[in-house]
Amino acid sequence: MIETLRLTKRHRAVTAVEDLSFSAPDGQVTGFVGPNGSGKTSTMRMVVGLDRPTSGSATVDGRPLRDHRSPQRVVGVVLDVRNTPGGMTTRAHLRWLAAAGRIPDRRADDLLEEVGLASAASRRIGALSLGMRQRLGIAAALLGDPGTLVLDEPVNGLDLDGVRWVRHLVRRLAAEGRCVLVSSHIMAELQQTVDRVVVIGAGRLLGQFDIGDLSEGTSLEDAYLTLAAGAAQYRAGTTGGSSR
Ligand SMILES: Nc1ncnc2c1ncn2[C@@H]1O[C@H](COP(=O)(O)OP(=O)(O)OP(=O)(O)O)[C@@H](O)[C@H]1O
Repeated sequence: MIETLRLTKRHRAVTAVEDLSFSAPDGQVTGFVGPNGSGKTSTMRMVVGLDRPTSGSATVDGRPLRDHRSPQRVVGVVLDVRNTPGGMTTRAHLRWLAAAGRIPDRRADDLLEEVGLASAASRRIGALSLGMRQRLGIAAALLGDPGTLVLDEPVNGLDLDGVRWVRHLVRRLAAEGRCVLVSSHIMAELQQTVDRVVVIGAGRLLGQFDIGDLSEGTSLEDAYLTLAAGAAQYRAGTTGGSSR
C-alpha cells in the first residue's frame, strides 16, 4: 500500500507537490492523473525513494522505501524509460539488474519472454523503439516480484496490442493482491483499467474516487475535466495561430 501524508516537494522557487495526502490500496489499480506539470512524476519519484520530500511523507507498506531492506522486492518502478542506458542488450540489462537484487538469471529470461521481448534478447537497448523500452521497463519492474508497482505513463509509445497487454497485466497484478499506481493522460484507457483515481492539479489533491462511484453516464474524462478545470498550468494558446 502506498500512502502520502502532507507530501511536499519544492525545487527553489517551484513547488512541484504541495500538502498531498492520498492512498493507493493493495489489490487495486489506482490511476494517478493531472495536467502536464501537476506533480505526478515528482510524487512517484518520492514514493520510490528517488527524491526526498521537502516535508511530509511517502510510504510503501508503512515505511519510506529507503527503510525497506530489499527495495526491489517491495516496489517495481517504471519511470522515464527513455533514460535507460542504451549500451547493453536487453538480456544483459535485465540479468545485471537481477544480479544487483540477488535474483536468478532465470527470472530475467522468463520475464523477457513474458513481456514479448524474447526475440530481442540480443538487441542493444539503444536500438529499441519506445514501446519496446516500455516492455523492458515493465520486465525490470517485475524482477523482484514486488507487492507494489509504480508505473509512470506505461502505455506511452505502445501499439494497440501493447496497450491491451498492459491493461491485462495491471489487472492481473492487482488481482494477485498487489498495489498498482499508474499515471496516464489517456482517460478512456484508464477507465477500463483502474479501480480508483487520484486527481492532482498544481501539486495539490483535487479529488480521489472509485470508478464504481461515477454516476451513470459520466465518463472518467468528464469527471476529470470537471475536477481539473482551472488547474492546468500549460495549455495551448487560443491566439496567434491560424485556424486554416
Ligand atoms: N528537478 C526539478 N527542478 C526544478 N523543477 C522541477 C524539477 N522536477 C520537476 N520540476 C517542476 O515541478 C513541476 C511538476 O513536474 P512533474 O514532472 O512532477 O509533473 P507531471 O505531472 O509528471 O507532468 P507531465 O504530465 O507533463 O509528465 C513542474 O513545474 C516541473 O517543471
